[in-house]
Amino acid sequence: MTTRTTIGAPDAKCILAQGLSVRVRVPGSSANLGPGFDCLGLALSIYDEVAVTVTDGGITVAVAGEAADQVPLDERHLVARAVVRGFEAAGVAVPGFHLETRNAIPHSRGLGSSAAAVVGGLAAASALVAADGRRAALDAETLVQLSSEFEGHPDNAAASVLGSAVVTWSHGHDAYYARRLSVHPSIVVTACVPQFESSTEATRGVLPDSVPRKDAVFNVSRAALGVVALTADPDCLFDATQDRLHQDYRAEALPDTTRLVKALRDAGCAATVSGAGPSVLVLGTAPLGAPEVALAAELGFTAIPVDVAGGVEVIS
Ligand SMILES: Nc1ncnc2c1ncn2[C@@H]1O[C@H](COP(=O)(O)OP(=O)(O)OP(=O)(O)O)[C@@H](O)[C@H]1O
Ligand SMILES: N[C@@H](CCO)C(=O)O
Repeated sequence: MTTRTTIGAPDAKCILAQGLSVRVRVPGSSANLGPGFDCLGLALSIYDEVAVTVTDGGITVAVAGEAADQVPLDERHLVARAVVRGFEAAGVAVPGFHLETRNAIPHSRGLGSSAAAVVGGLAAASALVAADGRRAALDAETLVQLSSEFEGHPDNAAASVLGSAVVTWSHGHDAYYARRLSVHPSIVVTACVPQFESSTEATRGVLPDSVPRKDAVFNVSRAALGVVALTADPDCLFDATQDRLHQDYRAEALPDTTRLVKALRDAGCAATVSGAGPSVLVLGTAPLGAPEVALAAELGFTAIPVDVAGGVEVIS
């Protein structure tokens, strides 16, 4: 007798039915916002879509859009791994599933593509559980926790889950928390995106284990001010986006990004490295001016106006 294997929670009593299908939309994000290394994030209106259908066996994957030819089309695919983790966490299993992703978030540009991929997979698994109705879907706290475990830091992941701006923190190395902020309606966001890539793992590797106390104090003040600037007083955005904790250490690995941040800040714009780079995020109360857009273009960056996005959502 052959034993049929399932995918998801071991020995699950709840097996989702073949044909059950969902589609979710998940935003990219910018982390750090200058001083808030690993603890501030902002969801951006650049979206990936993830569709999952329960099948009679195996994991199949189809990808369209960004980096479609650079990701594995099997169970190693990051979104597929997150779907499986979501089933495990919800205590369900499936005979198999087909995953389709439509990607608009560029990979390895500091716009939270990996976090969005993981949040999309977890949220799709959760939506299938909700559609089945026999087990509880994953709540937002659980989505933040599980997606941050994949990432190793919660700032991008929480922004993709909750939307808007987020403050995140952790206890030890493996318990992650987040709260959503209401972003001041006058804030305008521009992402300056280059063609070249940079790996987050690589640019985390260049950071020192300790920093001078005066730099720590500097960053604590700026990150706290960041919450004020984002929610209540956007006039403080320029000071609130200063950083001494990570950007200077990453400058050598990100020369053009560093040049653009400096040039924009010299022009009075609240520019920061987006996440671990190489994109640049600009926060303000007016769209980026033509001279600054031209400045970005000269260095090989495309300035894209973006909105502050809501969190991951089920669209069908
Ligand atoms: N939609 C996706 N599908 C499959 N794999 C993905 C997807 N998005 C990202 N990845 C994986 O994550 C890697 C990029 O992750 P990385 O953390 O270096 O950059 P990022 O998430 O785009 O930027 P940052 O974390 O600085 O905002 C890709 O090379 C790919 O392996
Ligand atoms: N806080 C993370 C974000 C990566 O997107 C870092 O700067 O490494």
